Amino acid sequence: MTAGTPILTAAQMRDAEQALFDAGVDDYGLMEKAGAAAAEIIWRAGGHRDTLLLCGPGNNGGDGFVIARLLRGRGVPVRVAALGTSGTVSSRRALAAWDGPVEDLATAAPATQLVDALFGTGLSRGLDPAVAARLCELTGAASRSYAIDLPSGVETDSGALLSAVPHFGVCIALGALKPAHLLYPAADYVARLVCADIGIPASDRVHRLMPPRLRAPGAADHKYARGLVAVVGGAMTGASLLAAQAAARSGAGMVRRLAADGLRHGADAIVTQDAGTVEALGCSLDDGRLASVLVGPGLGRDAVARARLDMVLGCGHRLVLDADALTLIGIEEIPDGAILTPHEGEFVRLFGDLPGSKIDRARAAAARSGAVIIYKGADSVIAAPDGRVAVASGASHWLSTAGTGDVLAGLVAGRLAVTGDAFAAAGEAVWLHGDAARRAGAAFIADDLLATLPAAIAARL
Ligand SMILES: NC(=O)C1=CN([C@@H]2O[C@H](COP(=O)(O)OP(=O)(O)OC[C@H]3O[C@@H](n4cnc5c(N)ncnc54)[C@H](OP(=O)(O)O)[C@@H]3O)[C@@H](O)[C@H]2O)[C@@H](O)CC1
Ligand SMILES: Nc1ncnc2c1ncn2[C@@H]1O[C@H](COP(=O)(O)OP(=O)(O)O)[C@@H](O)[C@H]1O
Ligand SMILES: [K+]
Repeated sequence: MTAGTPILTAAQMRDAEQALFDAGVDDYGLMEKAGAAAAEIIWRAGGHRDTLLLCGPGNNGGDGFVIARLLRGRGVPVRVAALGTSGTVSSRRALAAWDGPVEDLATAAPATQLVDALFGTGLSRGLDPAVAARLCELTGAASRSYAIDLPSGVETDSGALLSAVPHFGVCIALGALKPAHLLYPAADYVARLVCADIGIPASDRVHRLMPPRLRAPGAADHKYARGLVAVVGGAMTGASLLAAQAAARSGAGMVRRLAADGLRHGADAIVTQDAGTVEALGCSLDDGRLASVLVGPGLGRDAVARARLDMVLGCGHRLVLDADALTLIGIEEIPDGAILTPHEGEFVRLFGDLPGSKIDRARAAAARSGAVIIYKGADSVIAAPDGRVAVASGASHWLSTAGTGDVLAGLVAGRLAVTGDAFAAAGEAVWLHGDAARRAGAAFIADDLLATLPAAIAARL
């Protein structure tokens, strides 16, 4: 998987900055660089519009004073309103270099553009309610709004809201993304996210999910070379049908539905094998050409379902476990190299109430189970047992409809059959699923994603 923009926690960001200072980078120079990058973005988008900067007591406020000075130097009518007293060496220097007046936040009048430089990664608690109300009021009154590094009031590492937060047009992340840029609820408060490069080295293994690069079939390819997928059916036909059809449109060469219902419907290209008994299922799985097996969608949760799951767990193929399989299975039973696709409820049932952010929880679950975890939701976190994490955010909220998880599971199994690399396959599937949803527009049903998947794949070749 191509690594996307790095995501650093507040502590990792401080360590990365400290490493730069230890290497001789000037503390205030870094703030000037951050402020200049942000000022450039605001200037390019907004030109000479009158602008109000809100500056807090720490280095986020220091960035604000730099931005104010640089915009004013370009002829922008800028006003500054401060909260508290600048308390860091760099922020005091930035304030000293600002040669305009400083207004009181409580009484400052609104402007066409609002820049929030109150708090960034140093926020330790919610804003005072009166301050949060002022921030919301001034941001709401502006036609353009920018959050510097983070919207003031969001917790950097978890994406929780610590106080009332207004909706911002743009958030300018400094040096790296932070978890709150992609995790909900905080991610909902920013319409557009820009990451300004200020020379922070990308040292960690947590990244934003990038668009994948996919390979088109070549002259030497045939259906088995491109990957044979088995989708295990169960009590509910629709779920395994959706999954099988998604797998068939994932780029894999061939899909078999190992049906418990004996029904042969769905796309004609999908081979339905009658695997109603556990023995018949075993025979179907006894095929060395199978590159991946999906079990869970529509499986059921009774003794028959458990017996079918046991047969799959013993088959030795690369597995994707979804839905009912995640409810039936225990952590110790999860085979190494599997991919699990839990939503919130399934995750908590299987792994318990783990501490930390969604990223921390996904990472711990992957390490504990030896599997790649796709922890689904409006933000989907993909974690590998070796610590790699990719975070996808911003997918269409219309995906919150029945059956879209089955489509994702089929896609995951398909991409696993194509690539053989669980972490890459998971990322590819989540990306394609999100793009297919974007192309499907509004009020779609899960079946509609099947029609938009080929275009989503074509866009990544
Ligand atoms: N390091 C660097 O050189 C660079 C850093 N950069 C920038 O610095 C930002 C991080 O700066 P920072 O660490 O100074 O934290 P920041 O977010 O400004 O706030 C901390 C201050 O607020 C206070 N405080 C906290 N919560 C509060 C509340 N609810 N209500 C009231 N007060 C509250 C807290 O005091 P406390 O009471 O917690 O002791 C402290 O005084 C980062 O996001 C980026 O923008 C870039 O310029 C690149 C170079
Ligand atoms: N509000 C949302 N915004 C974006 N994506 C969502 C949202 N809610 C769910 N999704 C995505 O839709 C899919 C739903 O999967 P799941 O909960 O298993 O549904 P089902 O079991 O009905 O198929 C997942 O890929 C999830 O990430
Ligand atoms: K801010």
